[in-house]
Amino acid sequence: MLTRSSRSADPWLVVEGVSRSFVSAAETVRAVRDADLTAHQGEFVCVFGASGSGKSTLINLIAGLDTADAGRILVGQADLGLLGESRRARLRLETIGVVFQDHNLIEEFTALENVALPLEALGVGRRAALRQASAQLARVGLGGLGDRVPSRMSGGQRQRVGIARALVGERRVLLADEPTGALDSRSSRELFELIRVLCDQGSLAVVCSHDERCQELADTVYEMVDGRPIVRERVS
Ligand SMILES: Nc1ncnc2c1ncn2[C@@H]1O[C@H](COP(=O)(O)OP(=O)(O)OP(=O)(O)O)[C@@H](O)[C@H]1O
Repeated sequence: MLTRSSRSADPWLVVEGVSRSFVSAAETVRAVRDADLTAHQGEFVCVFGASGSGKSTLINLIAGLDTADAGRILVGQADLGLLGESRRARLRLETIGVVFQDHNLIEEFTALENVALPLEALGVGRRAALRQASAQLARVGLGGLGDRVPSRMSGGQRQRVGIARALVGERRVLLADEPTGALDSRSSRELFELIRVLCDQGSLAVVCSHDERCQELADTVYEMVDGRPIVRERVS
């Protein structure tokens, strides 16, 4: 387990001078402008900011779901700007997991099958994938619920399945865009506490949220202001 003081010196995530504009006939929206952000293994980063300030765009860029117009994004050894779409998709299976407000689980699959999916997509055999998925579900506190389909779980439990699916395998980076937007305050608090524990165990999380609990538990808090993340708080 990593302690906050024993983190490696080299950042695992580097966002450097990144910009992304959306151009239409009517207007150009500079959603992210000259953004800098770094985070280390084991770090919990919370990003808050006004609606439209660019939080989701930034998360999509770090996830490789969108590409920057300028600047660099490094995740581990990978420079996202140098990767094509299929290699970025592979990076999401191997290194980066993403969770959105809507859990995006497959309703016909059990929790266990949902969590095993990324491993099977990587070519891991079904039995081994289910075994790893089971361990991951236990890690997020859902050890006994692997056989349930999402419709028979609470909102908080579904988001935990989403987090288990995002981190299964060797993935170290968790990106979450308003993961508690559909949850009550108690489930929200428990979800942020889970993310804190996962970071203490070595994951790196970047979480966009307005929830104060996210800011309280994070190591570093950024406010997104007109497309730029500004550091508001950092635990040394
Ligand atoms: N695909 C797109 N095409 C055009 N404009 C976009 C697109 N995606 C985002 N934008 C614009 O970019 C700006 C930033 O949007 P973004 O969704 O990143 O903000 P946000 O901080 O996540 O907002 P919210 O908290 O409301 O989700 C907004 O003005 C938005 O309208």
